[in-house]
Parts: sequence; structure tokens; C-alpha cells
Amino acid sequence: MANYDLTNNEKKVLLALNELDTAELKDVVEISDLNADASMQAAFLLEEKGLCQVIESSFELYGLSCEGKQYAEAGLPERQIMDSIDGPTPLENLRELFSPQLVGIATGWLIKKKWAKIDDGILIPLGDASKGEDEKVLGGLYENSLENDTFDPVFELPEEVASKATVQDLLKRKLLEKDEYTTRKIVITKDGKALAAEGIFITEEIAQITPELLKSGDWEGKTYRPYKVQKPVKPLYGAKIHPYQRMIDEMRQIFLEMGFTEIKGNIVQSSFWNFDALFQPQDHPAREMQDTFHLGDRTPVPEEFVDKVRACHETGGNTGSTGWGGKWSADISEKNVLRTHTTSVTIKYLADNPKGPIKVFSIDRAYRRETIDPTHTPEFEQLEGIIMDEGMSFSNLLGCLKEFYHRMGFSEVRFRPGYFPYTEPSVEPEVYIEGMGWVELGGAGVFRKEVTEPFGITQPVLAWGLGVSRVAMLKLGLKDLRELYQSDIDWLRKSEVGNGL
Ligand SMILES: N[C@@H](Cc1ccccc1)C(=O)O
Repeated sequence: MANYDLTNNEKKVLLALNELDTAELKDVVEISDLNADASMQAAFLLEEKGLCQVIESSFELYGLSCEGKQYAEAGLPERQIMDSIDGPTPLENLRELFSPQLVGIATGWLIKKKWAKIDDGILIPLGDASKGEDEKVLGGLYENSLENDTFDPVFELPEEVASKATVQDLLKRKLLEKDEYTTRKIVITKDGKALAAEGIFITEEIAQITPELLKSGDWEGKTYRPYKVQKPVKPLYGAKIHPYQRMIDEMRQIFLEMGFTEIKGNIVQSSFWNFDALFQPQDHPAREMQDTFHLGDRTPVPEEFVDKVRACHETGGNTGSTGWGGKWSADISEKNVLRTHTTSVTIKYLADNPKGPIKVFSIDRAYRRETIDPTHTPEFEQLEGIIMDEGMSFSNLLGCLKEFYHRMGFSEVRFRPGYFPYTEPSVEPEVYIEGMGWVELGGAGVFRKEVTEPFGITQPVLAWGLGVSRVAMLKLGLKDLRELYQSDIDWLRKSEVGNGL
């Protein structure tokens, strides 16, 4: 005989079933001395072991709705009309006799039931209008309800009394009300019977050792319920930091370990720091309304720099460049925007600290007027950084970024030529992702003279601005950027801590 390893509750229910053959839950409850929930739970466990079968059946009970009751007393609208005429009658007359509403309801059914037809606004009876099943059902339910003194849906409508179609029609007409119930019957199986025949012994099992048991010595000689160590446990979701925040913290940590200092800047920047200081021409498409969140207020252009920046834009100033030409406008430059990149923060920092060596970074939010889709959100994070020191070169820049990506776990890194108005040369770093190929992750380059000269910077400046959410998406296996910002509780619960993040 198989070893079923039954709990005491299962044993009690099996013994009850053995007495009953086919049992309803209330009978099992009575015999097993367990409550309904525990009995049912044990029955389901026994069913899994093939010792019993739980048979569910659902049934429906009906009663008359308020309207149903009215029609049971007064007759269905179509019946009321048939009873009131003895030949072709204009609908007009009927509408006066009854309400237009009732005539409206009745005519549809008169035609459907073929009791009458309508010709040119005249209702013509067709002869046979014998009592239909629907009327019998209404009448029957009405009598039952009166007899039982309740109009609640407590009556059965067996198929021989009311066909499915009739019930459907009456429900659709809202003349019936329906309640659905499920009942369960529990039947012991052959295996269950055989097991019961072998004898089932219920021994008192101790599930939990208490101080009292230990103190009194009652624990001795007792049977203990064994632990099932292989049983899956309920998952526990502990509190933790948002996966995206963890990732940002990890990036921050890497730059700190590489000897950088973190800086912070304002979210609201003047166009001067966001664009002009970075030698972005005033007619640059990125500055248009559709790309940038423009704010209503202004910040005066900084006196000490404005002439030099103007000169760089208009003629190239002392840099040997020809500049962009045209007239540079301080008016445009004063207008505030939500920073479109964190480069506005680093250039301002450089203007305040024009002498190297400097190694700083900023990991923060930037804003662009993007149409929201799986790969674009109007708010996103950038990882901005600069190195300024004597003798720094383009290859130091590539080496530094490579090192960062390696530490993030991307072993293959490459750089494609890029273009930014403020750097020369410019590159776009890319990392290789299995299944996706090369993925572009931001921009970098060496600041141009037109950017550094107005601020009195003479040492080379290596600069980069890297996409953060893109990296997070790749590392967290997300297909939609928006998930990073939407806090889907299920995803947050299930996201693991300790997978390198
Ligand atoms: N600001 C650029 C990135 C960048 C920063 C610094 C130097 C070069 C490029 C961007 O937002 O895409």
C-alpha cells in the first residue's frame, strides 16, 4: 500500500467520507469535527492524492423582478395589446390607450411572436396568440412567490418548465432575476476506500513546541509533526531600494572609486548655461520649442563671460575659429529652460573652477520634450563627467569610459565618431549586448576652444554625458523604459537584490 503521508485533518476527512460515500460538505463537517474551511482544504489535498473526488456543480435560482411582477399581474405588454383589440387598429390609437413606451416594447414582440404584423402604421392581428412559454413561466413564478411569501430568486426553473431560450429572453427583458450557486459533493475513490479499510489511526501530533511543553515535561513520548523541508514556502518580499536607484548608486560608486567627486547643479538653467556656453548656435534645432521645455522666467547672462561667449558665437573671438556668424542675442540666452542635458552643470562648474586638475561627475535628471514611448521619456538620467588636467588626451577619455563600462559589466566597448557642437573630436560609446548587438549609450569628446576660452580654461577638458536609463533597461532586462519610472509593484517585489546590482 502506498505511503500517503496524511495529515490528521486529511485522515479525519477520509474517515468521514468512508462513512458517507457521497458527501456534502456539511456532512463532512459534522462527522470530521473540523470546520468547513479545514474540511474542504483536506478534501482538496486528498483529491490530489487520488483518495477522493471533489465534484463541483453550479445551479441557478430565479425570481421575478419588479417589472416581471407587474407584467405577471397585468400581462406582458404584447398580451395587454392583443387583449384590447379585436381587429386591425392604428398604432396611434394604441399609443393613446397605453403609453407610447409600452406600445414600443409590445410591437417588437408582437412581430417576433407572429401574433400581429404592422402595415402602414396599422397593427393587424394574425389570429393565433396562444399563451407562450414565457407567460407560463412568469405566471408560475408569480404563484410560487406568493405561496412562499418571497419574490427573491429562490426558485428553480427546470428545462421542462422553461427552455433556455425563454429564460434568456426573460432575462434580457429584465423580467427575471437570477442567482448562481456552486455546490460541491465529495466522493471517496476506490483507493480511498482501500486505505480506509486498512485502518486509519489518528495520533495526536504536536506541531509546535511551547515553553509549557518543555517545562512540564509533557513533550516526552509525543508524536511530532515532521517538517517538510522540501515544501515550497511562500515567497517573502522584503523592503529594498528601487532597482533603478540601486543601479544609479552603483554607477555613482564606480566613479567615486575611480577618484571622481560628485557635483550637483540646478534643474532650471538659463539658455546661456544649457546652450550658449557650450557653443550651441542660437538657431540650433535642439533649442526649438518642440525639443526643449522652455520656462517663462529669465536669468541675466553673467557679466564676466557674456562678451567672450558672444565673440565666440559671432566671430570665433580669440580662438582661431570663425564662429557661427550672425548676431548673438543675449535676450535669447537669458531664457530659462529645464536642463536638456547635465552638461549645463559641468560647464558651469568649470566656469567657476577654471584651473585643473579636476575630476568631477554628476548623475542626475535631464528633460526633453519627447513623445512618450517604450524608448523615450521626457525625464531621464544622465551620467555626466569631466576630467581637466595638463596633458590629458582623447585616448585618456576613451580609456576612462572603457574602464567605467567594464566595471558595469560590459566587456565589449567601442566608440563611433559622433558630433556635438561643443566637442572635437566627438564619439558615441557603444557596448555589445548579446542578442541586441551594439547599443549606443551617449556622447563624449574633448571640449572645443570655443567652449573653454571664454572661461579662461587653458587645460584640455575631457567630457562625457552617458545615458543611464538605457543601461538600466539593458541590465534589468526591461523592454520598456517607462517601467523604470512607473513603480509596478509586482515587478518591484520580484526584482532581485544581489544579482550584481
Ligand atoms: N550632452 C550630450 C552628451 C555629451 C556630453 C559631453 C560631451 C559630449 C557629449 C547629450 O546629451 O547627448
